Amino acid sequence: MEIASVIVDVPTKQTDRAFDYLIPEQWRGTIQPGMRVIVPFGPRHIQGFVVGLKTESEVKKLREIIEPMDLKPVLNQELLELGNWLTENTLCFKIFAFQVMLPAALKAKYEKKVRLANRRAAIELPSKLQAFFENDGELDWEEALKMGIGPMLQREAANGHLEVVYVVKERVRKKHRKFVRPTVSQNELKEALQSIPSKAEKQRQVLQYFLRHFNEVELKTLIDELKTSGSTIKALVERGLLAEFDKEVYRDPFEHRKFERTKPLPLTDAQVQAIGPILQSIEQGQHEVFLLYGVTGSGKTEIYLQSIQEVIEKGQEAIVLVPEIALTPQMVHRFKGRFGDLVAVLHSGLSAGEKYDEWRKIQRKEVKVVVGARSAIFAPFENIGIIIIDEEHETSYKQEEMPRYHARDVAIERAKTYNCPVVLGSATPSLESFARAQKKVYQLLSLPNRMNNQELPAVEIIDMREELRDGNRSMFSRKLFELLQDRLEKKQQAVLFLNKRGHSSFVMCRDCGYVVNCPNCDISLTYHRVNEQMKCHYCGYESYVPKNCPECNSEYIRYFGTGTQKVEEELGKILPEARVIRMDVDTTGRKGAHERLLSDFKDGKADILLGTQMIAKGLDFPNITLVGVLSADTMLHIPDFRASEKTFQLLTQVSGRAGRHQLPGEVVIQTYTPEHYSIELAGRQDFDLFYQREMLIRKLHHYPPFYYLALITVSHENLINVVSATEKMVNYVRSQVSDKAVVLGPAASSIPRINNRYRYQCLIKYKREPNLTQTLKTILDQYQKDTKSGLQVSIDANPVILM
Ligand SMILES: Nc1ncnc2c1ncn2[C@@H]1O[C@H](COP(=O)(O)OP(=O)(O)OP(=O)(O)O)[C@@H](O)[C@H]1O
Ligand SMILES: [Zn+2]
Ligand SMILES: [Zn+2]
Repeated sequence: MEIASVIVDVPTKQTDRAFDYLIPEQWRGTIQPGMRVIVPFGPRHIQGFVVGLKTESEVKKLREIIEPMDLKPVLNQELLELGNWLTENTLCFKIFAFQVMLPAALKAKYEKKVRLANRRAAIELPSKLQAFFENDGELDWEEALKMGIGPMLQREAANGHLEVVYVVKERVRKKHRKFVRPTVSQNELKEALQSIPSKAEKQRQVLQYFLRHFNEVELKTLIDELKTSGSTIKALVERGLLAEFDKEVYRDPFEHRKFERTKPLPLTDAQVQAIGPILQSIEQGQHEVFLLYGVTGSGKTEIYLQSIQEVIEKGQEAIVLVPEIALTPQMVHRFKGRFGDLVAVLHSGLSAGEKYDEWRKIQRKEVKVVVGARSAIFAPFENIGIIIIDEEHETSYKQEEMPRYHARDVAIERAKTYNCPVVLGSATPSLESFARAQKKVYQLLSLPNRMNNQELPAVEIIDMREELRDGNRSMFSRKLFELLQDRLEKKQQAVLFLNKRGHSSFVMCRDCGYVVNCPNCDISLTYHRVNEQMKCHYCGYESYVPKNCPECNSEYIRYFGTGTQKVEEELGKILPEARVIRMDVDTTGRKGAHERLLSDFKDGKADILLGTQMIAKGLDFPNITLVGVLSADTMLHIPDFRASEKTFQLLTQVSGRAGRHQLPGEVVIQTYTPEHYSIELAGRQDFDLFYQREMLIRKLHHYPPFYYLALITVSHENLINVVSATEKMVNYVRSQVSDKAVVLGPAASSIPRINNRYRYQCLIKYKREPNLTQTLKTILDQYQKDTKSGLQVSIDANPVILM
């Protein structure tokens, strides 16, 4: 087969299909579907994915593939099909569907280069330029611009003397290190040793070393161990006794860590009950989705571990997804501790190179288990035996850019292919999943109690309005302060949680109420204390805090809202003897910081752990007996129909950090709206009642899980254009769907302007609309083809955040 169908790296509507290319003679039989290739496209050389091979094409004059980028396919047949499924289900360009399945390192980067268009040009070029192109040299465009010869080059390109090419670059190289090995037999080494004069002591030592370890060894290790030098080794290489060679090594982020091996724990009765159906599904190779609903600290992780054990024994592989913020060393420990080197870890804290190496361990079948955040769902295993999604309710499993996929849907799709179970675990399942379990679409498995029937912590809800009325202006209620003192005396530990999501520190004038907004986006700037700057989290705009209010000239303009730093300062005042560890984006930025802070806390080097979302999950320390939530409401007021659900989930998760072992726990939740059902029921840790209440509200307002959603977002620099375009779409959608669907809009998005572009939306709520996908595709087709209008249209076929 001499023709390859290739999806090219040009994400536009017109190019969102396979193009045929001729496979040059020398690559025939080598180039396979799933490989990346470099192909000519217009004047450029770009990357593409081979999706199929054939012998004939309708196109008469085919261009040739320039070269393959891979020695073997990076996407197997299953993943290629999954790519098509993603394209269909999330309405994305095909190229995005393939790229998202690969580590970032394999995404191409293009470099613009200038080179001679023909032989003649070498002499005809102005002499000033000739030197740059001697010996068929290429000139990097960026460098040329820096040297100020850009316009000159442009002129010569127009003359036909120069041509501009795009060179595809891989982002990350494999990592190589120097190794040394003997090149002769052991006996010959012994003979050589005798012939080396005794004054060459260093050389003798090296040979003796190899007589002890007749094997290859890393050059650096050898030099360190024998305190010898590179020139000593060189001398032996020159004598033909040793050889130096490069060998690829993995960048292992856990290289210097020892993981203590753990053994499976004897399961409790409740665990035995819960794991039974999972093991059965594994044994029988039958696809099934389980919802493992177990309170915090009920032993869900042990069930994951023992299910994976079974899968490995069957010779199969396991994918475990955990939310990014829960991918703490503690979590990694539990998996590496049980399965050692069979585990690969993928998370955003790794460098691109490290991710690439972990990915290759999977591809080469050197590991059996991958533990990772959302994108690990695309791990290139070929014999999957189980897929586990821990904290399945987390919104971070949904990707908010193309392809807008939900890892849960991908998991189920892959598990169907491999006839294996999916286990969704949570103490606070999403309403969608719980409703599916109620309808028996998923099989419900429950762990209603904590390990050894340890009580869930007692929760007290404190009305902060009352504190204020009683004259307490501090951010700590009297109760919380009292309990913090008590824990200090008892030498027990406390966790203080500050919800930052949906709430940021903004700068406001105390006199007139003016809030400093981003000039490009309709959203307040976030105050960053470190450099006294304000920053827009949407467009990156930065500015200093004004001395006077731009509105009323008052000098009482300062930042509002509580940051972790402010809490830390306050703690220093009221509990000066307390040792505090603060965990937020500022203190965990550096590599390894997260881990170090947590292990310090674990080792009792602090009394109070103060932090944001990143401490809500996964902490399992025996000495934590108090959890304080400083402001429970902040997430209630974000414009999102899931605000209550998220608040309930977060409060339950945080509370679950207390009293997980022998010592009983207490929780204090401070709030300005104690009467809100999500706060009240989180206080009682009553998921079932919360579920019932919330379901009523969702039903009333036509929200999931009763209805599906689709969201069209339109943006343009001109307000009138956005509104009229959105209106047209709303009308078109209305004309295509049944009268059971609810089509809302045009309405301004909850952030009505980002980066000087106005944003409007159309929200569709529906139950069954076989026509809808086609309708949405038509809209995309229309607007993506018309690039001149300047309209940007994005469609989310399953929006999780309605921003
Ligand atoms: N069968 C068992 N025997 C003894 N101890 C167990 C057993 N199963 C789990 N544990 C221990 O109980 C504690 C809580 O279990 P685990 O962390 O797995 O719960 P979880 O449900 O995953 O909690 P969370 O959702 O809050 O993270 C852990 O310290 C774990 O080691
Ligand atoms: Zn003012
Ligand atoms: Zn902005």
